[in-house]
Amino acid sequence: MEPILSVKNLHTWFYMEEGVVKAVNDVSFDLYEDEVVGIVGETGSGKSVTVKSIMRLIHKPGKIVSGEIIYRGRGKEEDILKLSRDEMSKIRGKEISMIFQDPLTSLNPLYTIGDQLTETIVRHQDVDRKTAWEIGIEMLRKVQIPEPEKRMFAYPFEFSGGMRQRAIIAIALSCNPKVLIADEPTTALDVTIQAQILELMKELQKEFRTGLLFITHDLGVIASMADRIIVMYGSRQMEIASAEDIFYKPFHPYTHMLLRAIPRLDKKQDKLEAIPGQPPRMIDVPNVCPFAPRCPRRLDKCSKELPELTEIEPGHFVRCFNPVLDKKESEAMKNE
Ligand SMILES: Nc1ncnc2c1ncn2[C@@H]1O[C@H](COP(=O)(O)OP(=O)(O)OP(=O)(O)O)[C@@H](O)[C@H]1O
Repeated sequence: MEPILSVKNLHTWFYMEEGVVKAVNDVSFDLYEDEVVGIVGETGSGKSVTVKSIMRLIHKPGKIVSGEIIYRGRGKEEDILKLSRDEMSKIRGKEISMIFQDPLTSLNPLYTIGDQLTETIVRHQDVDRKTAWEIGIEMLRKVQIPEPEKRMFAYPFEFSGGMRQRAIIAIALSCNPKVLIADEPTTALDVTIQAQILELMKELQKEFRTGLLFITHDLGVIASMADRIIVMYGSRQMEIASAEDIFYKPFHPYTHMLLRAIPRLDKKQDKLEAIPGQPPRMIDVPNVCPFAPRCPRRLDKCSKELPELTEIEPGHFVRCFNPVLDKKESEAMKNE
């Protein structure tokens, strides 16, 4: 089976007065129908710019410098980057939907939830407003909003944060998109609500058989959701593997560090381990390993050359000159 979405050698840069911010460099990955892919990394690693590029939401001074984004959901291969604005607006929200971190910015405060749901449905589906309203009620029911018939008349401010995020999910899924992109969808919510929303997203993703691209800075959040995980650092992909391999057989020293930053129940921790050092400034970055300045396993050449993303085991890629391949060493690093 072919992937529903293939990102190939994507480069997205911002042309600032101070220099060029190379936010995304040479990013490539596939997303299959019904698959959940997590993109994980610290702030500034290029996660949001990657998915905004897929949605063609990069504006000046930003530019998609090169690459291809192949979408196969409409019975043919289309390069999203080559589509006209008109064609793109048929894909955005219908074929590929996106949920942002802050539900307030994605909802219009002046319109009821019902109006916003029906607006999306009418825009993309061949139905009248009455039918769209009925579909809207069904969608609110699916995201487990109680008394959906009544809630259609509510304004966003009348909903709690968790309810707003449920409404956003309802809007995003109302046209049955083949790809759903979620950028830190639960970060603004408290922990219990976060867990409920994640559970809901997981159920709906299975029911709708949507390919889900899920962005987070917290590996723990996608532990139970992702089939595959992409670890990003300093605009580049550092490791790509099945979620199982990322958690149990991580090769990249940076992935090890991210894992140590997840709270653990089996280990007494006074405080969570912070990753030492600062994320790199992305202006005029040289072509060397971006993680080298913070890496405990750094070799001389790491600050001189950029390692290739290499497939070390089938489906398990790593960009590192000194990966943690030895099992004992790996265990020791985990328990440090
Ligand atoms: N509109 C913009 N103008 C200039 N630089 C930008 C712009 N948007 C993003 N960048 C830069 O691109 C780089 C990658 O940003 P991006 O938002 O993709 O990071 P991220 O991994 O999603 O982090 P976060 O979790 O904070 O959203 C950063 O260095 C950021 O400063």
